[in-house]
Amino acid sequence: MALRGVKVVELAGLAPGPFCGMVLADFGAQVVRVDRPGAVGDVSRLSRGKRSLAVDLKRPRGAALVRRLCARADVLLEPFRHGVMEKLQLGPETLQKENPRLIYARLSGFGQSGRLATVAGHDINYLALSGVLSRLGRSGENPSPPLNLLADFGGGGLMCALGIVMALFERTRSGKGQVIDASMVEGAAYLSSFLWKTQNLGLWDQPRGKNLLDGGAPFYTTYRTADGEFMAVGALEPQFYKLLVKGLGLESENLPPQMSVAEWPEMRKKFAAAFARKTKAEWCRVFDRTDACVTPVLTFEEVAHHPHNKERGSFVTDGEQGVSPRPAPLLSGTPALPSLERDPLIGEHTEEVLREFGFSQEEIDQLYSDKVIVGNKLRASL
Ligand SMILES: C[C@H](CCC[C@@H](C)[C@H]1CC[C@H]2[C@@H]3[C@H](O)C[C@@H]4C[C@H](O)CC[C@]4(C)[C@H]3C[C@H](O)[C@]12C)C(=O)SCCNC(=O)CCNC(=O)[C@H](O)C(C)(C)COP(=O)(O)OP(=O)(O)OC[C@H]1O[C@@H](n2cnc3c(N)ncnc32)[C@H](O)[C@@H]1OP(=O)(O)O
Repeated sequence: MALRGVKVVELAGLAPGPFCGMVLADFGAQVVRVDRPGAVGDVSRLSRGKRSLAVDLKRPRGAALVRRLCARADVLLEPFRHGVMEKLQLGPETLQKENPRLIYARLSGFGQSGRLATVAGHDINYLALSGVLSRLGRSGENPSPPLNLLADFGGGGLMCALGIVMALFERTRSGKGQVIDASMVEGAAYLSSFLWKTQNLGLWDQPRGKNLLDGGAPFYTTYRTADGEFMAVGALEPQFYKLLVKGLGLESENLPPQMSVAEWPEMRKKFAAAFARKTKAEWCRVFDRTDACVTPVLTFEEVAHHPHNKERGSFVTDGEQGVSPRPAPLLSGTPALPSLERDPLIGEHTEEVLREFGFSQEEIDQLYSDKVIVGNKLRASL
């Protein structure tokens, strides 16, 4: 796999850090997650392919243990607000002094500097500060976030993974690690570059929810079908739009010109009435493999059974029969091989990892008895 041999130490966090670590693990990195002793379980549910080591970082010997891991690691991934790592004596200067090759990835909401660097927040706050949230939502309604996908996962976890891979690549030339300051506000903003760069193209001149790509256009939106399901329409180009009209059984002469914004409400009504005449399955048959850019809105229950997704094996079933997306993109020579094993229990690999990083049994026993580390004996009985 592409990241074979890369050792990552991930400090446990909420959604974006765990996702970043899972992407690295899916593509072959050895990811060790540092959990809090006493944590009830992994709230992220993004632990595929990771091992868990439970260490109390508030104890000086716990922090020293992580320093020792980082002396041999390629990447440290930390998901806290600015200042937390420094308080633990685990700041970048300290760790990179011991290991100049270490890539120190800091995934936070507001970044490592600026007046909000130490303030709590979540996806919606970062998205709001990036400007992107102001553009999302239906016409006449308040801005509305698309789940916590954009800041947490797109602008956060994924952007941070990209930073890590770029730093690993650069290290092959310089031999040196770097500090990655991955701010979710900036990641989400960067992800929205197209919106910024197309400001003068007239794409966004209407109020929120009334533009070409934000649900305003009747040929770029969703419609309810006769059985209460939904179809998605993305027929932007004139040649594809023509096929949409034909598939719906409508006549172009009875419709306003495609780009007549003022007449979009009238066009939408006609499209909605047409879509309401057939079920989702019937529309799928009408538009199957045409260039009309019409697809069913699939539920999570349906998605893995769709013939196209089945043919490509786009979803995987793990050892516990849970279905989830197969890692993307596909690399022809070194594709990701996601682990199909169950997620690790908190502290399940404490001893195994410490031994691997050069700790003696005597040291491990001492750390146990001083309550610096916690194992998980459940594994033996599973
Ligand atoms: C929208 C998303 C958030 C989604 C979260 C959901 C996935 C979950 C939220 C609630 C969960 C549900 C709930 O818990 C109830 C059920 C529980 C059940 O078990 C499961 C089902 C539940 C329904 C459960 C389901 C889900 O899990 C939930 C719905 C996001 O936006 S995530 C992005 C958040 N932002 C960031 O990541 C940006 C950077 N980070 C931060 O700004 C802060 O970390 C953050 C997120 C604001 C949290 O602040 P907090 O004060 O808590 O932490 P920090 O200041 O960062 O400091 C951490 C302190 O902890 C110490 N520490 C860390 N590791 C250790 C260790 N190993 N040992 C000892 N101590 C440790 C560290 O030293 C810090 O201590 P200090 O505070 O003293 O400095």
